[in-house]
Amino acid sequence: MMPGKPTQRDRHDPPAEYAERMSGPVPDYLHRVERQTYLKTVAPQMITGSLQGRMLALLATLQHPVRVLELGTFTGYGTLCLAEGLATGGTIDTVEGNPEMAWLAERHFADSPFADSINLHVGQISDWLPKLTGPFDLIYVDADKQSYPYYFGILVDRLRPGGLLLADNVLWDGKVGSKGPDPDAAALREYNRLVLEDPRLEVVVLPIRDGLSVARKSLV
Ligand SMILES: C[S@@+](CC[C@H](N)C(=O)[O-])C[C@H]1O[C@@H](n2cnc3c(N)ncnc32)[C@H](O)[C@@H]1O
Repeated sequence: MMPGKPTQRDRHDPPAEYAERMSGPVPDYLHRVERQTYLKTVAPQMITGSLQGRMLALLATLQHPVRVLELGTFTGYGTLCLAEGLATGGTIDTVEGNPEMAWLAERHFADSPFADSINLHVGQISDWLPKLTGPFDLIYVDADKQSYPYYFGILVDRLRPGGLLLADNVLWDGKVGSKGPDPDAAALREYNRLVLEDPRLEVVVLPIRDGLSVARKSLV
């Protein structure tokens, strides 16, 4: 996402704001992550944020994963939401290409109860993916949008049967529905098609924030 790009979350949206206020509780350390992200980064709107964060935490709690993979850590908000649902001894591998964001995320993890459960890998996702072979119980994709179809081809095989594949921004400000020239929208449209047409997956696209795709891999 380009810095400064207005998102669903930046707009005045009373139902979404009400839904956010009525969802919780949000742990104190996440309020601190959000505040630090708005104080210290140039594109704070990239943060997962509280409504979607509560959704991630709830999905993770229901899934109770032992191994989680996140692509795109940013300042660690989503990572910490997913960590709430980890099974005892479970771990999260998360990949961030911007060292300054990784530095912030490390501090946010240290300020949470989950520092020992999170492995932060700094570098390009394409360099780390060969080393993160899984299998994973839950995967959250929240990185460069044009690579989503490529990530899908790799990640679906690394998801264990019954595992969840989550992807953020799949509505791309409503642009996925029209066949315009936006290359990010085109890639996200292709990602949504791949997920829907894969016989191993069942999927629902939730229209919260910029669109959250929730897909489950079948058990057989
Ligand atoms: C939308 S933000 C992630 C938000 C985060 N998941 C959260 O919960 O707040 C996307 C992040 O992915 C990182 N990123 C994008 N493409 C990447 C790539 N190819 N390799 C590594 N990191 C990447 C960016 O630096 C950015 O911090």
